[in-house]
Amino acid sequence: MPNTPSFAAHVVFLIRRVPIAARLVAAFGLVLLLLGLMLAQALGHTATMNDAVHRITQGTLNQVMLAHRTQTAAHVGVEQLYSLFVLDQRELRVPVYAQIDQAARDQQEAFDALLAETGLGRNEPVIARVLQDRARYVEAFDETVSLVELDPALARPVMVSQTMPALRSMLAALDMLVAHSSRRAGDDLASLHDLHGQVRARLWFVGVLAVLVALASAALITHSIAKPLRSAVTLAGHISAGRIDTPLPPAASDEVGVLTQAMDDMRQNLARREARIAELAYRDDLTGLANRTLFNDRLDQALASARRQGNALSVLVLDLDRFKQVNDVLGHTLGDQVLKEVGERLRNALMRTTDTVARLAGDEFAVLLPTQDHAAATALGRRLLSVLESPVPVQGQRVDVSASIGIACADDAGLSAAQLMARADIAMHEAKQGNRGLLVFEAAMERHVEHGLTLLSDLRRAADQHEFFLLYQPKLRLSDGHCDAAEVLIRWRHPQRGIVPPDRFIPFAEQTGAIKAITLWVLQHALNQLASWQQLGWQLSLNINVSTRDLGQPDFPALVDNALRRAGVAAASLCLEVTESAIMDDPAQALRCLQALNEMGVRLSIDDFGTGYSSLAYLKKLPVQELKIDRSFVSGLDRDEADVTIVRSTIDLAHHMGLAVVAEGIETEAVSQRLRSFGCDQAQGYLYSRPLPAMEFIAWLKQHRFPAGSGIGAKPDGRAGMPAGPLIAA
Ligand SMILES: Nc1nc2c(ncn2[C@@H]2O[C@@H]3COP(=O)(O)O[C@H]4[C@@H](O)[C@H](n5cnc6c(=O)[nH]c(N)nc65)O[C@@H]4COP(=O)(O)O[C@H]3[C@H]2O)c(=O)[nH]1
Repeated sequence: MPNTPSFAAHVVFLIRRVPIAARLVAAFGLVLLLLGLMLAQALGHTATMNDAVHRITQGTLNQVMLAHRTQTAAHVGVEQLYSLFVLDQRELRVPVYAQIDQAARDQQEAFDALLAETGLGRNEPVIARVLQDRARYVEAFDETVSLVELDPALARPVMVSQTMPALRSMLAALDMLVAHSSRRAGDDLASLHDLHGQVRARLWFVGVLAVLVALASAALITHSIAKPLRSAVTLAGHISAGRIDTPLPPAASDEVGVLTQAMDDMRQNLARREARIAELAYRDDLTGLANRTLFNDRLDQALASARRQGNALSVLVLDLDRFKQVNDVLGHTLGDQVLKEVGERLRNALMRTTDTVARLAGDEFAVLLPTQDHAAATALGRRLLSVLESPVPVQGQRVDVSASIGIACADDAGLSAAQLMARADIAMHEAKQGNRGLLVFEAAMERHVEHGLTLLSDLRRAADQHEFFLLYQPKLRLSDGHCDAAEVLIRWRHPQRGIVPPDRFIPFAEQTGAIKAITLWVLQHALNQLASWQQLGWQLSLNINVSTRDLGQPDFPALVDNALRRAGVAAASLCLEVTESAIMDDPAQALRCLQALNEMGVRLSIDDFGTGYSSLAYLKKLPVQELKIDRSFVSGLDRDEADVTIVRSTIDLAHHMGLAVVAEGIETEAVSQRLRSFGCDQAQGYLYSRPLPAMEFIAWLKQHRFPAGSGIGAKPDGRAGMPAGPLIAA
């Protein structure tokens, strides 16, 4: 059955096309019109009834009075006529004739008025009878009057036999006329009563009609207003509850319709704004890719669906290599263009529309493959690496970009989105550190990181808890064994793990950025220690290790300067050891930093030389004064000719460049001898001393002879501070 709208619904639909104000005016107008009509009818009818009743009663009364006057005049005339019989002298009768004439005129006048009052024609039987009887009476009366003058004896019988019967007949006819008129008045009143009934029925009809119209109007108007109002309230409820995507059915053109339409416009505006906000909230402004929020959202959904359907799911985390340098060299604007181009290439490299590529932050991107395993993810990862192989053209320059990718697959059903991302992140960092390009997560990587995470939180509180302490390893002049310097080496007294060597936490601190705080702590404590030694007359200098992260801080020279000032130590008493790799990580920034430190007067040393990829030719450009040959070359000097060659040529070249050479890790006298024979300037190693706590270091110093003129010959208190004998045979 087709759903045809009912008549009422049709009426309501039509009514709703009319404005509410017009509807109300029309309804009230109609009801008022009906009530007015009713009132006018009632008033008109009352007036008509009044007139009619008044006319009928007045007419009837007049007729009775006029009939009575006619009759009275007739009686008066008859009485005068009788008086003529008793007056025998003519002179006495003359005035009576005048009175008889007067009575006759009165009678005629009243009679004419009576006839006029009845309104009946002369042919009406009752009128004809009255006229006829009166004519007979007038004739008999006149004849009697005439006979009285001629012969009273003849007049009497006429009087008795004609005049008096005619009088009675006329009086009776007049009574009949009055009775007739009374009946007519009764009839008129009866018809008036009928009319009144009809009018009353009409008034009832109009009254009931008015009430019905009022009720119908009220019902229709209420319905036509209440229903759309309810829709408007529902719509407002939807809007306030945030359900703004349901379109409104067509609204009427009345005021509520206009209100509802305005609310629907508001809903649409809100929906548009919400979509825009979602766009802003879920899109990365720079690349137009999904941002971290949207990526996480999709990852949550994909994980839930993967759990339900048991399918595979993979995420790739991609981080550009050395992007910081691109930014530093080209500036942020061009750096942004590179990121845009990278985003575009990644987007184009995706094969499926269900895959999502996002920029998580800076130069970090991620790809979600909601239905693919690690084999597909690895294939995609390789494709991503290959699309980044061709240089990115930026304003006439060609920028080489490369990336490291970590892949994690949700093969473990209980894995959360955060855990999955952390796995991909770990794999990416492993790939980056090992320069591997792309790695799929393995459990072994996580164990390493878990250890690292607890270590990180422990590291953060280590300085506050006074868990760090410093050791000092003497640096000796190889030619005469003189010691006027030491390397500062940190140790961590962990409450559970015991003494943690720096190899176990410094690389991690460098990765996490915690190294900056550690370096500052070392600088402050070591320089304070140095200051107190110098105040005691020990003219020493200290070597302190700094890392890549330290050099990456533009304000690092200022921090060093601040530490020197606070401790009251001359910059020349400080030598900062920087590894090759720390310099090569960001050569431009490292150079800026080293130059600033050099200008301050701080000495600089290249640590672990030989383990990195830098050449002496490159190091020549750096403002360094010292080069430390890594112990891996030094320790083999007594047995490995290759090491001998390397160390010897390094010493020669370094000297050629004006650098002092320090050999570290000397454990045997043979090695010491060889180094001395190669002309190495300084030495450091267990052969002379292990790294020592401050007190023991001073004690060690006191036990060893200082050559004359070193400034340490006499302690400020005047006591001799010389060690028992020379450490190194000259
Ligand atoms: N086998 C052997 N080893 C010897 C010998 N002589 C010295 N060593 C060790 O060699 C390392 C020399 O320090 P490094 O090369 O700068 O290498 C340092 C340095 O890179 C880093 N480090 C230590 N303290 C700090 C610090 O305060 N800040 C920073 N950034 N790094 C530090 O940790 C590394 C390891 O430090 P340590 O464990 O103290 O290890 C020290 C020292 O104890 C020897 O004859 N034989």
